[in-house]
Formats: sequence, structure tokens, C-alpha cells
Amino acid sequence: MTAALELHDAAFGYDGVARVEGLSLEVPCGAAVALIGPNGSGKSTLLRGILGLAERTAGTVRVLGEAPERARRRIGSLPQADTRDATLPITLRQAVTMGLYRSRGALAPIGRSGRAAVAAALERVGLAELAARRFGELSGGQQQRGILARALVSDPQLLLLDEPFNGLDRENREVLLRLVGELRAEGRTIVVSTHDLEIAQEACSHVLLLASGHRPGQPGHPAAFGPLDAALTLDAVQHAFQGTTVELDHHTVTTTRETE
Ligand SMILES: Nc1ncnc2c1ncn2[C@@H]1O[C@H](COP(=O)(O)OP(=O)(O)OP(=O)(O)O)[C@@H](O)[C@H]1O
Repeated sequence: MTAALELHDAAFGYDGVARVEGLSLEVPCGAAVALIGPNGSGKSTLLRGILGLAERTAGTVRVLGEAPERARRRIGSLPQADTRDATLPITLRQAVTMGLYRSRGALAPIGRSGRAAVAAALERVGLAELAARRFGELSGGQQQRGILARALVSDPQLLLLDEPFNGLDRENREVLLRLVGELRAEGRTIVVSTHDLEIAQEACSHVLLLASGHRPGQPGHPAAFGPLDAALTLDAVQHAFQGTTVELDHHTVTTTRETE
């Protein structure tokens, strides 16, 4: 298999209405794709579409060579922080164990190999010592790493991370950046949405820039896709982030949203 994701003129949305459209791209296996775009351009909708959780309203989609619903057991996902429930009365270890259900089913016994996988995932994100803590009592950054461990526990080939860097302090950000590098080195494919172009430059091989619809209510669409150096141009960033000031120098790209 050459491509982890193959989209041809695909569109995704809700209730028959496309929220992001015109997606034609192939993501090679082992790539780390930064998914960048302004609020509402459809980043989360695209990630949900890849998981088969948002409606495909046009085009075709292959994920790891299969239809999204069939590929789901080979995908690890980290949803946006505000869509998670941190109040569940469970421990961190139990939260991570839930990551096994997708591949094994919720009623299958976890067994020795499952427990070892949970321990390894917790070790990997540096939280082994907090395994017995209640999930809701962890800091935001620790919860984020715990959810990443939950995504990793089933040994996924594709990882979909929705704004994992949001609200992280420097230490948690560094841990996460290092992990993305390691996961990529292991040959896993990663799609990570972020508002931070610096993260894209530090951690990713490819970029998909989404622009908002031309008018309010219209679906977002790609402004650029490709290897980072070729696709992350000032023109593409300006097209995606209309109404913002963008600076692009040799190594650093900063975008600042203009206040009205
Ligand atoms: N469950 C839903 N039902 C209907 N419309 C939705 C749903 N979720 C999102 N939308 C709409 O789809 C559009 C794209 O939203 P989406 O969350 O994918 O954008 P985003 O780029 O991830 O934004 P942000 O950066 O703010 O997270 C928005 O207009 C949003 O209101």
C-alpha cells in the first residue's frame, strides 16, 4: 500500500450539508501531516470524516486501503479537548484501557497482553506513576497525554490528533512534539490539526492548509497540500487565513489574527 489516505474530490459534513469540500489528496504512509486552517474551516470535520464519523457528502475516501468504517480499528484518535468528558469516575489506567475496546470489543477480556499494552502506553507518555489516579484529577496537559496513550494502546497505523497542542505548557508541548517524532520514525502516519505553524515546521513532513468558505456558511476547502517546504508558502497561508497578518521568514511563520 502506498497511500495511508486517498481522497478524491471528497466532501464531509452533517445532515447532507458539506462543511469542507474539494479534497483531492494522497497522504503517503509514514507522513506527518499538519492540518492547518482558521476556525470553522472544517479541520475537525475532516478528521471525523476520515474516521467515518462525519458524513461523506461527495467524492471517495480510502483510509489505509479500506473504507473509513472498516479502517477505524487501525486508527488512534485524540478528539478536541472540549469534546471530551473529563468527569468520568475512572482512573487513568482505565481511561487508557478503553483504547483497546475499538480493536477487541468492550466485552473481550483484557488479558496479560492488554495490560502490558496499557502499561507500555502509559510509560511512553511518561505517566506510568499516575496510572491509579482519577482521570479528572490530572492536569489538562496530563489528561491530554493520557488520551494520547489511549489512542496509542491499540498500536494504530494512523493517528488523528485534533489540536493536541492547545493549552499545553512548555513541558507537555515538548513531550508531545518528541512523541510525534518518535511515532513518525516508527512508520506510523499522523494527521495533526494545529493553529501553530511552528509546530507544523518542527514535527511534520506535509501540510494541508484549509481556507474558510468564501461566504459565511459555505464549506471550507484546501488552499494547499504537499510536502511542507513546497506547500507552506506565504501565498497559501494568506489565502487560508484571510483577514490576518502573516509573517514568513526563513524558519519561522507566525500568524496573528487581526482584531476588528
Ligand atoms: N455536529 C455538527 N453538526 C452540524 N454542523 C457542525 C457540526 N460540527 C461542526 N459543524 C460546523 O461545521 C463547520 C466546520 O467546523 P469544524 O469544527 O470542522 O471546524 P474547525 O476548522 O475544526 O474549527 P476550529 O478550529 O474552531 O476547531 C462549522 O461551520 C461548524 O459550525
